[in-house]
Amino acid sequence: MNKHATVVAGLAGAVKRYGAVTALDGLDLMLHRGELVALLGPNGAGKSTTIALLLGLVRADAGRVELFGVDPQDLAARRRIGVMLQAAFLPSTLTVAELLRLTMSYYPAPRALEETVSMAGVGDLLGRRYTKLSSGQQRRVQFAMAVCGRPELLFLDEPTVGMDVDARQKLWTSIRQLVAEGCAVVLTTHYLEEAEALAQRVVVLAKGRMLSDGSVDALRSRVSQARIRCVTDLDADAVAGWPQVAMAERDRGYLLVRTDAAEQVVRRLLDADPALAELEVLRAGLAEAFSEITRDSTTEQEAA
Ligand SMILES: Nc1ncnc2c1ncn2[C@@H]1O[C@H](COP(=O)(O)OP(=O)(O)OP(=O)(O)O)[C@@H](O)[C@H]1O
Repeated sequence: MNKHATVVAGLAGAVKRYGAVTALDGLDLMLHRGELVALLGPNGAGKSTTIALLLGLVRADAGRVELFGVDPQDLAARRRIGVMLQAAFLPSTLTVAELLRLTMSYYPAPRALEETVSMAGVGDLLGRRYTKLSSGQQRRVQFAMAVCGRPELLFLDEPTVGMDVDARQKLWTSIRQLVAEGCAVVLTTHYLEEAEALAQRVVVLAKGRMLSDGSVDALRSRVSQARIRCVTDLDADAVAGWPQVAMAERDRGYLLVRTDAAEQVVRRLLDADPALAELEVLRAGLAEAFSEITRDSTTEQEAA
């Protein structure tokens, strides 16, 4: 599995069952240096199980799981990773600086404290007790703890939940910097714009299986429809009857049109109404692509 020099971790044919529930159903996934993989999928898709297997927290019932070419429970391999999970239970008496020093002592070649502090934006929090911080501030400290050991592989599980817009942007910048330095990152998020902003690769899981694996653009291109919005007096029902128009409806002052032939429809709209204004054509975003492919999978599985 680790023959490829850039592979840092992976699963091959990984199966994990909890009683009658198959949480992972033969998953193949390789993680590479300098690549951020966003792991997406509806609730219960198997994202946390995938991470738990890679962290050695649970064992696969079948298939292989490797971290730096060895068993994920290997201590030396674990010292090469950083982890930011959804819930962190930390000693309540420690200050942020104490927590960071303690975490750094676990790693063979930690980052300088100042560097970690600046990456996570926690300079003003060092003397505060972790438990007294707001949830967004706690997330920043958890990020600092995850990156202080100079990890080669970083797991970020919903990292920006509870953060304000500024804190989120700053964290994104630090994550991009880590990836540029060669760190591999696994990101799970329900904010699709976060995946869109950061990911080189998007893996979509549903019911323990991989539905799609590729770039954000590749995923987006699976949804061919564009959305057109404009101000016009044209009758929505009439437009809905035009060739290649999938849907046309009124939304307050706007006419909304969905089509897979945007250029053709825009031309006809402009011809039909010279007074047409505020024209906007939007490509499908990750959110549309995501809901379309996960909806397809549900329908297929229900039909089977
Ligand atoms: N410890 C456990 N015991 C029993 N079932 C479990 C356990 N952990 C996970 N499962 C089940 O395995 C399936 C996959 O769960 P998992 O937590 O991996 O999904 P997820 O994609 O992380 O979901 P979410 O977006 O809700 O966090 C679910 O059906 C879940 O109920």
